[in-house]
Amino acid sequence: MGALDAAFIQEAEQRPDLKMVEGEGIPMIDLSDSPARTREELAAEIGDACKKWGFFQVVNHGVPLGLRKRVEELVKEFFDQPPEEKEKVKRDEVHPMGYHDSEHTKNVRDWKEVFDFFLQDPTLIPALSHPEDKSLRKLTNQWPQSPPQFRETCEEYAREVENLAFKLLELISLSLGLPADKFNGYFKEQTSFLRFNHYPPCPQPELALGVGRHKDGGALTVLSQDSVGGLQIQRRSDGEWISIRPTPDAYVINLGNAMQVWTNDLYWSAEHRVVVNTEKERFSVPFFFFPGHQVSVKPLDEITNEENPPKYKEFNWGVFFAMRNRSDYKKQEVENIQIDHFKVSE
Ligand SMILES: O=C(O)CCC(=O)C(=O)O
Ligand SMILES: [Fe+2]
Repeated sequence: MGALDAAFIQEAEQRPDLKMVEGEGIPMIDLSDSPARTREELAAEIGDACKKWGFFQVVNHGVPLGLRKRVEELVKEFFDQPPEEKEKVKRDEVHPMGYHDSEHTKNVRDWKEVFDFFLQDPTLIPALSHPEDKSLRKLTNQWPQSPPQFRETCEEYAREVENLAFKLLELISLSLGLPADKFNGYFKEQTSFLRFNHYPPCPQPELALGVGRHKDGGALTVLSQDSVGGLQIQRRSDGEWISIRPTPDAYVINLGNAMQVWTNDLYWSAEHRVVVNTEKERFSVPFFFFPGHQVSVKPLDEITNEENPPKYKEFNWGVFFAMRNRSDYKKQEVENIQIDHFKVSE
């Protein structure tokens, strides 16, 4: 990536405030088993964070640190390769997973390059080749030959992060007063994927963003970030942008659109963005925990009632996923699909 091309320039009101001060931090939650605290008490702590912020960090999460470090090294090695090497696994209309450097969020180009892979290979999603099309597409991963051990290490890491995601899902379910496994069935044919983000130094960070403001789509995201910093979230209480300070070995957890809909807005999917800088490259590794294509997403019957009627209409996860992903490819004239499109009018 060279000097700042016009495609990267954000509208004036979206540009980041690079001198932003650190606000009150998001909660830090210790997941270790402790005799001083019941599972329900831990769940309640998580529930409070989900309501107030939709974001928190976790420590003592069970993901082996050595494995995480090996992945970080391999990711750097992968992106350090010449473009020709990375482009051997470039994503296209047939293979939406793999390497790409031209993602758009809200139609402005992000200052980053990425590598994606599905947790389940193949993963099924609606084909949507025409409006009545009910057929499914089988999507497969693409793996580079180099660096060596890339695929094996990434797959091993993905399984560990998936375990953490299920642990959190169960705690969230308990926090809602529901059985721990209430949500588990939705992930039988999950469309989850892991992403490696590389944000190179940017000549004009005041004009661009590493990732433009957005909400993640699924149930929750488990994010590993390095020590550079740049992730900012919008505070639910007043809409202020807050920087998330990197904490060594912790994971940043945030809720996605599906969880906000299931809980009928009780829990929050916060908007967030990534600010870049002129000096340091940054790496991050989000795991997007997404339901199966067949899952129908709507406010849970256990949560809604006459006083709290459903705020969203039911929608099919696979169609939502396929439509959002399709619009990543090129600058589109229409706005990307959002959960707000399913809001029940008041
Ligand atoms: O790099 C980060 O810290 C966050 C990236 C992100 O929000 C995303 O990939 O959805
Ligand atoms: Fe995100």
